[in-house]
Amino acid sequence: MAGRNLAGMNQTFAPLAPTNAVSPVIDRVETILVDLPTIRPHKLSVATMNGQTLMLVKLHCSDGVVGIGEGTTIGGLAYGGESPESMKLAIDTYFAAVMLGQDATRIQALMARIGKAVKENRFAKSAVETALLDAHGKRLGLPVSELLGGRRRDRLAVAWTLASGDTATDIAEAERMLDLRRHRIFKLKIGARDIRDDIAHVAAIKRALGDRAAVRVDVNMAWSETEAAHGMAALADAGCELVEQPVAAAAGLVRLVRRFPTALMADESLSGPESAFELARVHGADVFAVKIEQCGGCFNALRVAAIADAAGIGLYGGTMLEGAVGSIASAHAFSTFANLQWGTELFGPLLLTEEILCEPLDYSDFALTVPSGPGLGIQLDDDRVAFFARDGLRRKTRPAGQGG
Ligand SMILES: O=C(O)C[C@H]1C=CC(=O)O1
Ligand SMILES: [Mn+2]
Repeated sequence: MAGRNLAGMNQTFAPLAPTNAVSPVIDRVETILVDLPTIRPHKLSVATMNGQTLMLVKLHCSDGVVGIGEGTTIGGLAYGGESPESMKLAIDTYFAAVMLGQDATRIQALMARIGKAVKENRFAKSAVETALLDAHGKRLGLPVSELLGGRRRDRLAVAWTLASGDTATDIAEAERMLDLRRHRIFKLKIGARDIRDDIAHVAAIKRALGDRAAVRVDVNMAWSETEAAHGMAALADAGCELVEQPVAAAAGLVRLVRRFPTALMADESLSGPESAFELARVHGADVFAVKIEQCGGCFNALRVAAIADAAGIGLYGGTMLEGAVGSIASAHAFSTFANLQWGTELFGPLLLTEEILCEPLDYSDFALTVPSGPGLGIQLDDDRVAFFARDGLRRKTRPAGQGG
């Protein structure tokens, strides 16, 4: 070994070669918008979705490894400040400029470098960080969960969202999911209609499903605090076990929490470790819905989970209705959580009509299997991605007169 003094005295060591002299670097950053239809209209208080756009990132590294990541939003700009198009623009223009030529193995250092050049843009950061993790996992032969500290579970309970907008349709859909043994936790999207209609809708679904399934609701901030106080009492009577983000303001959550025998979950109020810390400090929630995109990536999601654990707040693995790439990145992160008391809702790929993986994900026995191969452990079907890409073959082969 260079410079080693075998007598053990006056030891001097040659300086280590700088890592970037030997480490693979980022050669190319590629982004693709992929438009996929949903299996039915998905109705939230903020938007009705008939399709989902996946913003896929491919990081091409100098060692030949390609990492993939994904960003999605809900209803374009209806849910937050980023859209798939804005993510693509930010990555192509601003992220790429500070990533090209950088050491692809120093993920946290590179994310910090990006953080200096790019403020906000948490969803885009999550997509890029996912791609770095996927690449490095492939390089090392390790699943992303192991790069995040090590998985504690291989299977994650997965809730399904009933959001057709019609009670009978939702009940039939829930029955089908129970028969398939795919889901037995149902989240109902409410808040778009009159509160009495919403309560009747939830009560009818819980009555139909009884003890065979858990029923929860997501109001997506649509209620005033007075409506929420009335609504949460009525929902508790109806057998609903959890209410997600009934009002927008964190101060409102603080005044509502623990007043009713139904758990209160924060979603939109959480945008990473700082907001999680503040919400924990003011006792604003019983449960945190952790989403890797809202947090700005998997590492921040882990930090949010640690804050929840320290504060005695329960954890739930949330979704931004990602496709397979984002859902599996989330699954790797959630598999490492010390606590995951409320399961997950990583059903996004099942809401889409099209498969874009070579091997479909394993949803069975009410759970999703966290892949065990290197990186994310999934492989994109590049031909199908190219076909469904915004400027791809599907558009080019569509007969004249069929827009959209
Ligand atoms: O939680 C949200 O607000 C977003 C998302 C999760 C499930 C679903 O249907 O929408
Ligand atoms: Mn929500």
